[in-house]
Amino acid sequence: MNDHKAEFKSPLLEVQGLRKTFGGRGGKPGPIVAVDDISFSLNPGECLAVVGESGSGKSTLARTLLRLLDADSGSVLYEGRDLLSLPRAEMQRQRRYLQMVFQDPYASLHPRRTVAQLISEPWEIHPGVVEKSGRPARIDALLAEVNLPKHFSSYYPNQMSGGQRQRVAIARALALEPKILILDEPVSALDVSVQAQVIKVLMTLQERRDLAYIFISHDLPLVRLVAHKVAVMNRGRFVEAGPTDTVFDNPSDEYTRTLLASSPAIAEDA
Ligand SMILES: Nc1ncnc2c1ncn2[C@@H]1O[C@H](COP(=O)(O)OP(=O)(O)OP(=O)(O)O)[C@@H](O)[C@H]1O
Repeated sequence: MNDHKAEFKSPLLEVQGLRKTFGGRGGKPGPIVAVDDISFSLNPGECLAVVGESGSGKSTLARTLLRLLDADSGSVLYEGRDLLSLPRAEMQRQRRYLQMVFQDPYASLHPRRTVAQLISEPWEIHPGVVEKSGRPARIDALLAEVNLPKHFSSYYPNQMSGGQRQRVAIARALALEPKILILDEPVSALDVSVQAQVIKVLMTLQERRDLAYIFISHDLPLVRLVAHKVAVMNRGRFVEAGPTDTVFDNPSDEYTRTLLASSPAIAEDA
């Protein structure tokens, strides 16, 4: 993912002054500030990693971007339009372009649905994206994109390994032809031996489809491998953000230095 930095076009996503608190009453801000004045931009084909300790606000940021949680203030411009101020029906239409892949594919895939049903579900919610007659062929093509054979379409989640399930979750996220994938710890629930397969699929897809990723991860060596830019989150704020190599080689913030020092593989490399 690191090798096409020069090709970036105009920003796909521009986030400005995003803020989300919890514990407020009657629509007022609450005392728990989970996302505090976050701003960043994301280009097509770019991978932004968001790193930080548990509780720093990474998942809340992801959910607020997608309007799964209501922001207190700020804006999220997708191709220049503020998602936070769109009417609900229009937001629903735009959602197809911003999809999320969760940490645990077992929890995110309904156990009683076949792979074909799981991949087709988004087309029921967004009719017109893929005609009914074209769906079987599109399912095969999506499975091929995540390196799974066609016959997996009749499998149920419990007939697959964790890595295969996560690849199905990725195929499903791609069904609506999104421009941005928010990947919330996409491989941390998987055995180390299969993590690399899933990462390879994600890197190939990014290149082929010019996808933008927001990659939430605790795994700093992996972040260094896949991300163009890194944002370091602490107590709801981006305390440091910049090109991956700059942040890793010359961290300017004390919190970033502590985080890097606690990652053994990176400390040894340094
Ligand atoms: N629904 C909620 N109600 C109240 N507080 C919440 C809620 N969701 C999150 N928080 C708080 O917001 C802060 C950020 O939490 P969040 O889950 O976004 O962090 P995170 O960085 O994603 O953590 P992790 O890596 O463990 O997933 C924490 O202090 C958390 O307790």
